[in-house]
Amino acid sequence: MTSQYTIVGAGAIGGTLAVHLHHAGADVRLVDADPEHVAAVREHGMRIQHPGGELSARLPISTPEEAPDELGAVLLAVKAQATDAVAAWIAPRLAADGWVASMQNGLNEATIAAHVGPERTVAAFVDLFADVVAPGVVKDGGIGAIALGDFAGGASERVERLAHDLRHWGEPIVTANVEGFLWSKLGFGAMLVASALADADMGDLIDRHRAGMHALVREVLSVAVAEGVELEGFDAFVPGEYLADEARADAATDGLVAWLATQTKKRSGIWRDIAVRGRRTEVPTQYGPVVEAGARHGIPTPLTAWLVDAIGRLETGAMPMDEAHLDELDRLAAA
Ligand SMILES: NC(=O)C1=CN([C@@H]2O[C@H](COP(=O)(O)OP(=O)(O)OC[C@H]3O[C@@H](n4cnc5c(N)ncnc54)[C@H](OP(=O)(O)O)[C@@H]3O)[C@@H](O)[C@H]2O)C=CC1
Ligand SMILES: CC(C)(CO)C(=O)C(=O)O
Repeated sequence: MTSQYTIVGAGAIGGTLAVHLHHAGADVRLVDADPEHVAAVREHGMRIQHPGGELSARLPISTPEEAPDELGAVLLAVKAQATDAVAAWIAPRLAADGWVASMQNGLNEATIAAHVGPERTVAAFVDLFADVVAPGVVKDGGIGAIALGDFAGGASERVERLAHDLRHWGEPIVTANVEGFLWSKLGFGAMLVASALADADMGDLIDRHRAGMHALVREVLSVAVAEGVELEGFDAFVPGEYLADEARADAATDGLVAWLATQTKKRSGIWRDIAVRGRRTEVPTQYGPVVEAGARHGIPTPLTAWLVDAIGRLETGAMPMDEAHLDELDRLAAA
């Protein structure tokens, strides 16, 4: 039987997954809110630019207003701050045997489950490196890991099937501990968010501002451990090393920076939202809950709270991007 997926949010991640699922033989439909992007995909198909060439797929796409009344398997790939509203939109359209997978950064699964039920929620971790560079065109800026599992625990047949359907992309990890990957990505992601404070390569900034970067990772991962999460390593990120001593964190960062240098995507999605798209970011939605969980466990997260605030000031134009903000982060970490 042919698998059928509706991808809601057909941008960098949704577009990339859509093209690979299509090339593995799945029936893929897209829903996206950006009318220019929708028009371009209708005209030229969804295109992915690789260093080695282009991969494309002609796929049916609609705006949310034109979307089908009933949805089956949904892959959700909108920015985290849109999750609540989009999950509320999906819920009444979701078939009885339908389900929703969060192909996002952050802890979106509980928000989705509140609308569609935990048993219809699939958890996923994605470490792809992609950007929408023009309407209908995604640049694939490098490869990382994907992990999949059920939000309610374990890995059901639908999860195994999704992993199989992603074989044109690569080999996803199927696990009962997606949460461990998502929290580790929040730790790694805190450095990526901090790199958006300046207009320079993510890897170079992480390398030059290790004191502040390591302290941020430690805050986030300490909260994860207090939450009872078993952290998972992925790609070149080894979470446990940041909770050990500074020498081990340094060695871990050497490896991470070397790996980031192999990726052609040099700026984070957060940088892109601010510098290119001029829009609000998902940082408060992703890191607000980390600060709240830290407060519940008595774990101070002053640098994470500072970072959320600093990104907010960049978003409103109250301050410009400048590497001096990362010098300040280093000073705060040392204080
Ligand atoms: N890009 C990357 O390399 C990575 C991204 N991620 C995560 O994946 C998630 C998606 O990010 P990314 O793909 O980069 O984001 P993009 O902005 O590229 O794509 C999201 C798309 O969703 C659309 N959208 C917004 N609201 C709706 C709606 N109500 N219904 C349908 N579509 C909607 C957006 O339209 P509009 O622009 O008009 O709002 C946009 O086209 C994020 O959580 C991100 O952190 C994770 C790993 C890597
Ligand atoms: C850097 C990257 C691509 C890592 O997955 C990311 O999560 C982002 O763009 O913010």
